[in-house]
Amino acid sequence: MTIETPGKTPGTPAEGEIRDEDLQEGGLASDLDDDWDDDDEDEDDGLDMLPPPEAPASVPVDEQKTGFFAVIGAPNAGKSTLVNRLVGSKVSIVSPKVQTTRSRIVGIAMHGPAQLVFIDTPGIFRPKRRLEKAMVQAAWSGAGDAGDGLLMMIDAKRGITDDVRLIVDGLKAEGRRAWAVLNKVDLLAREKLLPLAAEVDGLGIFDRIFMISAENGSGVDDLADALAAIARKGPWMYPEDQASDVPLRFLAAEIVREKLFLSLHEELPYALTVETEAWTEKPDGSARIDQVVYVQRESHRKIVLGAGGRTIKHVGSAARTELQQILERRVHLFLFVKVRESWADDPERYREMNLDYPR
Ligand SMILES: Nc1nc2c(ncn2[C@@H]2O[C@H](COP(=O)(O)OP(=O)(O)OP(=O)(O)O)[C@@H](O)[C@H]2O)c(=O)[nH]1
Repeated sequence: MTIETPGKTPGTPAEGEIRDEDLQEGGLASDLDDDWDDDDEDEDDGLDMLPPPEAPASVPVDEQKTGFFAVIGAPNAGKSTLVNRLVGSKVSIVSPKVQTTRSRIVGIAMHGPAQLVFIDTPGIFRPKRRLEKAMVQAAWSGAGDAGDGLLMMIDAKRGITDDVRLIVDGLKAEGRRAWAVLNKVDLLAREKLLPLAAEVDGLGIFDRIFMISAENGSGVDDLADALAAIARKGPWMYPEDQASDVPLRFLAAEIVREKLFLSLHEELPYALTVETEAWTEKPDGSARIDQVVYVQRESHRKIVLGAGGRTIKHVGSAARTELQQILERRVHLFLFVKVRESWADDPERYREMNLDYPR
């Protein structure tokens, strides 16, 4: 077992439907162009994938390497933060709340001649509700697909929690080994790191232990170097112009969900889902994105809208700004909030979330 320390000190319109712009004065609808109904619109787009932050250097096929790794861990360990940092752009949403990631998401990082493919997974815990079961199932299935290695992230501040033990027991039962990635070392006094690493080593399934801060990047390059070193010789598995396996229309819904997670409290973020219903390419190069936020109760809908539509307006505006940065063009975002009491028991919603429906 090797312990790797970071180089640096870790230092309505009607019937229950409301469009957010209807709640705004001169809101999003007003920045639509006059040619809104132009026939040239492409009405079924958003299926493209996110491009990488920069074009990878071209590498002859016989020098290319590929590694397929899954990132697993308890909720909130920092898995998505790490995958985003490795990829160099946001492929997976992040929030301070647990269980933000709901399905497995592939992030593709280029590291010299190596294409490192990461499967970001939902946090693993003891699920109770159907959606939770689907998420945990997706996480274990992602772990099963890690052809070249498994990274288990552990929040160094929290240490070895019940969820960490649950995952370790699950891996042991399958006879699997992993690399441990102790994250958030920026939050921990240096003298506590080595005892924690020894404790993690004592769990008996880790070949290497890394200490990183996914947030500030410390130790992440060393981890990427180590992964690139064990990547297999062979042609890259994804096109060079792709940073993720999720279509942009899915990413767009995720970004709205992230803003809802950041704006809403307690249980409400867990009681909603967001879907992109339509994606229209405008002749002027902008995109119109229509999304539905499904909530379970009328009282939830009121909270999501906020007084005078303030909450949904804030969410829409933050999401639109980020989408414009990602897409590098103007975005018109239309959010509808609908009550669907039983969306969490509807197989169609699971398909949209890219999750298998647990029976
Ligand atoms: N201080 C600090 N915070 C971090 C670090 N990495 C992640 N975080 C924060 O931890 C929280 C959870 O991060 P995520 O990346 O969403 O964690 P996750 O493991 O994907 O969470 P789930 O979706 O619950 O599975 C966010 O508020 C991050 O900003 C880190 O290295 N240091």
